[in-house]
Amino acid sequence: MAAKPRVHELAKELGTTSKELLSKLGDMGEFVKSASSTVEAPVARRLRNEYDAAQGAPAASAGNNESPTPEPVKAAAPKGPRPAAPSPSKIAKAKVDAKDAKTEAKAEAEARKAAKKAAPKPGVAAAPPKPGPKPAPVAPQPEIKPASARDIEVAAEQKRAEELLKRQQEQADAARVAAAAPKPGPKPAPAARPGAPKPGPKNPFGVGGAGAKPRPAAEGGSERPGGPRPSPRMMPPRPNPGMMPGRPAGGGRDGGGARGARGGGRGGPGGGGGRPGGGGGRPGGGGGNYRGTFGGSGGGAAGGAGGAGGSGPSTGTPAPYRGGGGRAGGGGKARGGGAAGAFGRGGPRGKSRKSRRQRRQEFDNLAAPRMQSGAPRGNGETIRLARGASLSDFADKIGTLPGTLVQELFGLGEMVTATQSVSEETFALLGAHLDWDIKIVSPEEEDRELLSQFGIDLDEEDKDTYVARPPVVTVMGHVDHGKTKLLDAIRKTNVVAGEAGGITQHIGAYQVHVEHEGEDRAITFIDTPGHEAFTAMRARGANVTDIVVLVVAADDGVMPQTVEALNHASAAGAPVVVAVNKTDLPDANPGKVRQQLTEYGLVAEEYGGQTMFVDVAAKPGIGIADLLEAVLLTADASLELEASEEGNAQGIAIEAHLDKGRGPVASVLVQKGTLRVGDSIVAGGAYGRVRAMHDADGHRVTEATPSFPVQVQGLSSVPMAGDVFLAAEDDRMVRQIAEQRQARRRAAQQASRVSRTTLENLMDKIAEGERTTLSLIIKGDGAGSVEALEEALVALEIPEEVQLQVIHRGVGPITESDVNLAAAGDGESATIIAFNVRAEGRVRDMAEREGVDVRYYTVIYQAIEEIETALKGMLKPEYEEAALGTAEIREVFRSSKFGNIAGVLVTSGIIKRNAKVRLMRDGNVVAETTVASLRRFKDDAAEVREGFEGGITLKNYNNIEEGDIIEAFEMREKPRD
Ligand SMILES: Nc1nc2c(ncn2[C@@H]2O[C@H](COP(=O)(O)OP(=O)(O)OP(=O)(O)O)[C@@H](O)[C@H]2O)c(=O)[nH]1
Repeated sequence: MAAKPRVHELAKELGTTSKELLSKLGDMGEFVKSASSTVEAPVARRLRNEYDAAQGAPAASAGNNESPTPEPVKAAAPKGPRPAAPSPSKIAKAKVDAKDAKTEAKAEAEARKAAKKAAPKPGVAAAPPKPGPKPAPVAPQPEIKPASARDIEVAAEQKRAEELLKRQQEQADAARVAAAAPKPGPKPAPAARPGAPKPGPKNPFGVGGAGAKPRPAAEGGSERPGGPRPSPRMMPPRPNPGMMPGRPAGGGRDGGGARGARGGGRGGPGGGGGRPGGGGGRPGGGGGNYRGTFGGSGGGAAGGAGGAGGSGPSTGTPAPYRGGGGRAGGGGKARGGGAAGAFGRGGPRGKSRKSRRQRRQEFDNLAAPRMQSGAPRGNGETIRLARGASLSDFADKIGTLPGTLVQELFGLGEMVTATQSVSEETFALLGAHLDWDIKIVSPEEEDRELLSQFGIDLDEEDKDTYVARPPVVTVMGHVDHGKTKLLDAIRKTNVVAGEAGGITQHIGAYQVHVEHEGEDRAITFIDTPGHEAFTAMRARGANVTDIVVLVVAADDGVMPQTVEALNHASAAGAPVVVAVNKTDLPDANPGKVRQQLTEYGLVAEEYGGQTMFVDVAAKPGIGIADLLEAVLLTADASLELEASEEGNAQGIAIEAHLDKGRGPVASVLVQKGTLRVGDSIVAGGAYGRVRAMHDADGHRVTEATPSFPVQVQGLSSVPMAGDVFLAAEDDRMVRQIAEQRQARRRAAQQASRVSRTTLENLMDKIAEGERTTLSLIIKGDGAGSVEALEEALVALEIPEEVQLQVIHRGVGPITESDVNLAAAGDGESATIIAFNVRAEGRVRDMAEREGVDVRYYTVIYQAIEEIETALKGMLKPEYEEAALGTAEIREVFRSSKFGNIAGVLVTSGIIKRNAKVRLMRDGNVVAETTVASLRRFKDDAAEVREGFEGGITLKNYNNIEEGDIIEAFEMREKPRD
């Protein structure tokens, strides 16, 4: 039957007469003129239901708004209406319907007037009698009334308004129009349903109302329930429907729709939890309408409650124009949200909100990086780490996995491996991040900590047992000013005549006895002159010197090394006694020396200062006694030299070597306690029991008290100068201490080597993108050869990616200074090129220790060639494609397990498993991948050669066809020229 049956048709269908039906319709409040008049489909359904009910059939209507049954709730199911409503095609249809309605409605005006009276909620039905786009097929149809004449008028006006608006919009900025230009008009209409205002379960759109479960908003729409919204002022200016002459610009076909442009907008917030109606709209066309509709649904719930609200919710500003000056009230307002949406008010706002929130989130994330590694926080707790410690060491101390710390550092922008030595700054950064107070301790501090684990406290003081100890003196001064001579002269003064058995030995220090103020006083001299040994010891934390004797040749005066020595003495805080030497020479000018040194803060006593100057002549041995007296006076005046002779001995190893006959021997200077033969001692990483002790005169001694230097036999290995030695209770303890010290030393060495680079590992480093500069130090046997080598190297044609840098050049053997310079680079040591010169002994060991690469050459071209090769090795390898073979796909086998298998015939060359391949079809490359599997009959094959058949599957590519050509190739490293 037609959608709108005529009365007589309906009467026939229901088995009644037209007259009866007309009367029935009258009872129902539907006034229909004659038997040939059409009846709206919903009315027809109601009629049928009435008749069915009369015949005892259950009421089937789902659209009865009056029904207290839950059916309306069903009708309200949001899923139904929503997708249907916004469809632009339906909207278009609605427009057409509106036109049709114009004529039809005229004919039925009277009936509609009556219907208006009967229906409690008129007005909404601006929609034509056929509410085509009605979202819910089971919506409360009884309320859909034929449009009144006025409604039709409104719709027509609406249409005109829409067209005008459209024209205006088209003239507006094209981009903005494209983005936001609404297609106003009757779009809200789809949402226009008479039942809308009904809240609660009967409200088919009640989902948006108070207490309703929030549902996903239409995109760009009001996804956030309630709450303040961004101001529409953020929106670009838009064509204003209010500009329409005397008409609301709202796009609804009915007045409700027009009104709703404002009212519905309000409805949202009014609906408490409902999404703002208008806000939901996105400008432009059907989309806006779509959202508007949903906005409207949100507002719909509020329509009753909050419909009276003022401004559009999403704007917060009076929006008469948006609402088109629409009247408040009624469900129409709710729907008006759609109109607002249609005018593009809501959409961008929604976007804006979302965007702002996202931005906020992003900002929050930036501001507070989250701890995800699981690294524990320290709450300010102090962790002590040795210099050069790795993340692994730190992880051990805080009980976590090194990986967590690697991750943390990565987050802080530093790439460090777990075992790599970490700089103090990096530890500080990590510590601050994880709230650990990381203290980097010096090796000496670390050693103290180690010893404390064994209950040994190097700083323990028992002042009750203190006795005076001899001062320890170091002689320093400029080259050739007579240091050695002076030390010899001093020593000679002390040779006790007639003492048998003694052979003067250089054990690194000796002690002399002098009579001072009636007392026998001892003075210990370190007999390695010069400040190198002094500073080397100090650098190791061994500060053994109490007083410095500064030797200045009276004929030469203050020289650079004099000043240097002075500075070292000051740095060590040691008082200075100046020995003005060579006063026997005719051109000696001791006064000048005194004068010169005042410039450096050393003012002689005779000039009112505090420094003792003694004129000596070392060679002939003049003034030595005065010098010794001056040393003692200075010691007594400035220092309190006391130490306990009780307890286990502690001190410093000042010299050690491997003696052919006696094994490792070490000269030690006892600083406190008494060292005895038979004691278990540990010196650095060496340990053992004191087998024998000798003094500097070669006498065997059984014990050594503070400041008494002795040479010790019985150690397991040779300690280093400056190593702390100590005697302990038993062999086991000293062995353990020594072993731990050895382990730490190895770790420290390893740490210092980790990042050192040699020519050999340059390539690896380059491959990892770590290194692009090769730094060189060139040392040669002559200025000419060094120059020639440097020139040749600089002239090397090397690619731009790498650089050659000569950081130092010089003549002579490799020195410690060269090694230091080479190692000084932060993590990247320079390579030392030694041309006809060598690094000897200590320097070689140092280079080894520091991981500095020293390359020896005797022929210049060989050096150049090797360096050139190394530089080329620094280049990233270049690859070129090399064809392997081709195969033609003869057949395609489909396998559920392997996918499509190409049955091929190798037409040229060879196809290898894992080879790269290009799949060609009609001369075009359709895929580039690799051979995933290769078979000969049923067996896997490594390769299939020309003329043979095989089965091939391609990695990640299944779309093979018969006739395709598989071209196999491989990438080969291209040799550089
Ligand atoms: N006339 C004279 N010559 C001296 C005196 N003291 C040292 N010399 C000479 O100066 C030269 C250098 O003496 P050294 O004792 O070797 O000087 P040094 O400071 O130890 O030298 P380096 O070990 O090279 O730093 C020697 O030839 C000594 O003989 C002195 O008091 N009078």
